[in-house]
Amino acid sequence: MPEENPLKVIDLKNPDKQQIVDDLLEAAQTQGFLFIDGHDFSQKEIDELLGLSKKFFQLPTLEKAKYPIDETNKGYSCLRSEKLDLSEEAKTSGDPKEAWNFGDITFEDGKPHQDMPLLFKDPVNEKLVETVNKKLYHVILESLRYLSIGLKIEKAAGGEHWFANKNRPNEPNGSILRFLKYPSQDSFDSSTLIRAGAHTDYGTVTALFQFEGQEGLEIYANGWKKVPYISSKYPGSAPPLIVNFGDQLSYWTAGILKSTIHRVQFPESSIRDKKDRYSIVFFSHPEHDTLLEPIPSDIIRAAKGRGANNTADGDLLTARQHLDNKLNATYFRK
Ligand SMILES: O=C(O)CCC(=O)C(=O)O
Ligand SMILES: [Fe+2]
Repeated sequence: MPEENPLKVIDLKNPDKQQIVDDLLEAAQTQGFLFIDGHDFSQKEIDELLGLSKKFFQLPTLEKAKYPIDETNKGYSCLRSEKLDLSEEAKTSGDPKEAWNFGDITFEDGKPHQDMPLLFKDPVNEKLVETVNKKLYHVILESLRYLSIGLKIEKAAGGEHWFANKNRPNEPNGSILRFLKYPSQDSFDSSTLIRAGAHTDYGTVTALFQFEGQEGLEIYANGWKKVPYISSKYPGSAPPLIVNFGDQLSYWTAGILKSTIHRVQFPESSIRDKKDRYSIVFFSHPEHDTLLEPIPSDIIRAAKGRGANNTADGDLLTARQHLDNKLNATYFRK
């Protein structure tokens, strides 16, 4: 029996744009997660991207280790190097997964700017990554535009362009395209059941490709709920993107929009079949010096929840500062 789907599916091709606005705002205020269909990604393109990710992880360990993840979140992180769940009860070692992060991306051409293995410099692979980056940038800004209409952001402050103004394509930003591999384990061990510890995402919005037969994402919304794999209603199209809202949106909206806790836990079938799990994630972050200040809107002013985060001196945090704080904690840097 197919898994029940707890999330709304929003179709960007729906001609009723008001319905998109309403559905998006409702999902953002309740589960903080939704599916976005009607995007521009073909199944073929995403299959190729997954193929590229698998080729990367097959490179010799020593080759991957030449590009260790740096302080701006670009490069390779090996097994156990990142620990997403920072709670006291969580295990002390990092998560059993490895990852490659493309960063310092200019979105006009989709190019990441960093040291990388030859595999990623092959012109076909390079083009694929650039195309995907550009499409992700556009689909996220389109969704954020609908959200800004729903939030009634004041015209004088940018109105429906509020997010685009903070995500100019060629300005330095914290966005990352990430390939993830959660390797199968030879023995069943409860310490490796949770593959990515419970956490919220740090950026504005995250978009994720989860692959068929490789489920595992769970969200915390009145208990843990599994996010199933679903197909697109458009033939030939990649599956709907799983989209969730990050800490920045929660800070900007005094907590009205939810940065929902989630984790990855291997389903029984993957454990039994000793299958690796792959996923591809895009973390959208604005320009580095963007302040995490309340969004200018009466809806936000009326909210009573926790608002923008401050530094120890009481100054507003920038997007970059918030990202640095999180990376320092999750990569055991302090
Ligand atoms: O691999 C997944 O399905 C989710 C990963 C995730 O939540 C993250 O890297 O922030
Ligand atoms: Fe996440």
